[in-house]
Amino acid sequence: MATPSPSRVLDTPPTPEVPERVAVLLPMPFPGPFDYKLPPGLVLHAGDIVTVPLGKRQATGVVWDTTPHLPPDLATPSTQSPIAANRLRPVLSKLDVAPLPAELRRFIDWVAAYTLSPPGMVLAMTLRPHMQGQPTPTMGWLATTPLPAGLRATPARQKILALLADGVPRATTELAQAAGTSPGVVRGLVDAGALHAVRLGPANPFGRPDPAYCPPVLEGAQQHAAEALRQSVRDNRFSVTLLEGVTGSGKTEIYQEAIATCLTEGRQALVLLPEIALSAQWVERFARRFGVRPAIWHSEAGQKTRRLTWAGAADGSAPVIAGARSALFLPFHKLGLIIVDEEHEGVFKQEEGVTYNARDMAVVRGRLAGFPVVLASATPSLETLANAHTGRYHHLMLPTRHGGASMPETTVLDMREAPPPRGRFLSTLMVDAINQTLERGEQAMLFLNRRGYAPLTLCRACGHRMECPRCTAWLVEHRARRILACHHCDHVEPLPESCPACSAEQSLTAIGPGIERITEEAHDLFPEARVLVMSSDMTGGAAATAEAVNSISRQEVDLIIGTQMVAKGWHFPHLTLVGVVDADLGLGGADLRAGERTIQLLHQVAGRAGRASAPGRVLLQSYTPEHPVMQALLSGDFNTFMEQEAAQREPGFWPPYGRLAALIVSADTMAEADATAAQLGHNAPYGDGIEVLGPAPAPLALLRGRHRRRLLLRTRRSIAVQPILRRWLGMVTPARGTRIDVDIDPISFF
Ligand SMILES: Nc1ncnc2c1ncn2[C@@H]1O[C@H](COP(=O)(O)OP(=O)(O)OP(=O)(O)O)[C@@H](O)[C@H]1O
Ligand SMILES: [Zn+2]
Repeated sequence: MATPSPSRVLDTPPTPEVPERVAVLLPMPFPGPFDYKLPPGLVLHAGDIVTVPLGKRQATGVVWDTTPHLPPDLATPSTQSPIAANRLRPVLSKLDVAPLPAELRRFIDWVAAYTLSPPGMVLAMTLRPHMQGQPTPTMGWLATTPLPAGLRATPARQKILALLADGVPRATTELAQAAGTSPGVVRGLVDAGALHAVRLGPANPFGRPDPAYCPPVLEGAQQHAAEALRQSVRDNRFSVTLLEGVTGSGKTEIYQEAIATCLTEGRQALVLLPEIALSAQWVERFARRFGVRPAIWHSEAGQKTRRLTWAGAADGSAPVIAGARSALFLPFHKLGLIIVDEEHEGVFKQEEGVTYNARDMAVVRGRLAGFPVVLASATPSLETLANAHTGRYHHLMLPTRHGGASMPETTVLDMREAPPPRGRFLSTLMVDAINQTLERGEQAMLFLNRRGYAPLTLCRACGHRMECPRCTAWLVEHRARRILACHHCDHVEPLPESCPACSAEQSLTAIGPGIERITEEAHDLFPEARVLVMSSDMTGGAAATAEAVNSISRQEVDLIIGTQMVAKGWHFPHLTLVGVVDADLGLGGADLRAGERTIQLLHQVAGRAGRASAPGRVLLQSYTPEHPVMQALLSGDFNTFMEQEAAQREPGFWPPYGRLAALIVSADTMAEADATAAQLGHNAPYGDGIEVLGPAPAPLALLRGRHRRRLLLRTRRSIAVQPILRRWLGMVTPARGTRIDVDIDPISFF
């Protein structure tokens, strides 16, 4: 628990002038830190974690820097007048944990200013895992020898002293629990001078990865790339390297070499993975290379694991952490490298709360702290490619697959010419190819990025569509569960017997396929095949996924059917055929990145085929075979496609050639949403290189019962959007219950 601790356990140098007042940032949505009084006897430094009074409560916060180090565009002049010294309330105590390093505090300030979020909400991403449950004490007690003369030796006290006879220091709660006494007994012994405090050694649940455990033998281009990355780690300064390589070229293998060097140099490494819950294969590969598994950070991990990993990051006992985007806010003791694997992935963008892109913020963290960042992908984002072309990022290429494996041969099946039989979704050519593959004893995969049985349920009598009452969205049938579900909110209803609009019986029809329906068709067509379905709504979470992946590797499965989950970096040596059920899905809509995202996803899925000795095939079912995306997937010429995309975006200053920020107004009624949106419209900023699009109804004009309007601010690259937005938002007062959410660099336009 919180106890004031003596200053000798501090390991940061004292700040020059010890102020009477200290700024404390609380993990809450306030505009900035609050001032507190420094009580006598307490020595505090920036970064210390403390408890303070807040109203009638107590809160945990961090002693903050009075002047954030921000570039002028991001700095906000403070409008708060300082609270009078005689009204300051004192800091209550300092916690026995390592302080947050300066580098991390600066990063938190930067992310807050860039995303226009309250700094406390960014701090919360760092602090929250630490504050859940009991804090892990880093201070413990040993018995004093000799014991003070005249010590009153009650039976409870004797039990505690007996426990400590082995010379192993223990924390208060642990001692009290083991002795079956109250913590008060321990404190009594401390007050009597029978126990003295010592710093607890890092309890190390994480093995030490061995850089020399099992290094790979690298081939030509791999060798060059690995050496370039090793050098950037040895240089130990800020740099960004794009590691681009076709699927199966050994990108993972190469960046592991950078991690090895980072470990040799005595620094920690962080790997951001798009789907950490599904990373079983990645972890095993790491273990084969380094002898132990890395620490893992993701939301599915239990509270205890999260607390241990947090502590392992903070004291350095976790040398490598692999995690989801939020791992970026861990308080690393000595971070020396960040790898962002599959850097093009949209999941690195957090869309709720603090809307940040972990890939971009990884680069910021590297820049602020001065270490290299590696972005790996087979299909880099246009943003990253543009940075590579201007020379801001180094660019390493792995042009071929490892070990002589060839890239899969791709065919586009024109569904207009050879449509599937009525009521089916797989064309005859696809069915034949799957049969041939299974006959050879190889595995096939069908990909459709849509969960459930059917995306639309329609009444044949009156044309009524089953829609979500709270969202602008159709309800998706999940046949096995006999329900209709909204994929945007948690609305679920039973599948009705008759049409709710016209009461016609037996008139509701499922339109279009989801993977459940494709699975039904597959069971019909390939009755002998052992089918495995993989999707994010699979029950059992990460453990079930790991088991599914193992069963594929052991060849206990013939046909895999899945959503985008199957597209991720899996390596299945026996998989030789990948069939994409609907390659056009995702190209509709007005999304700026629809083409880019579709090609990235399909290239990724296609990359699962033929990764070992047997050659792979990819079949894409499409109604628009002439579309540039299909053509690029056919030719494998990803570069030309991206150049065309760039040429389309550049003249209009669309990202990455300009900057975008979205404002989303949401309210309980349409009138309220419109009123605030109109106010924003009237006060819209203008000027050379500044443009505002909207207000307009958002594509999801209704989401979870909230009415939504959007405005988009677009500026030239040389113009920062933050000062413009701050001024603009300052001119508008939304009605109670109306919210304006800011999304800097939006990547989805829902
Ligand atoms: N030099 C090497 N020696 C031994 N095996 C290698 C080597 N390079 C790559 N491999 C193997 O080839 C396979 C593909 O490599 P890897 O997964 O690193 O490629 P990748 O580029 O990360 O693929 P993807 O983009 O599809 O995830 C893996 O099984 C890997 O272990
Ligand atoms: Zn809904």
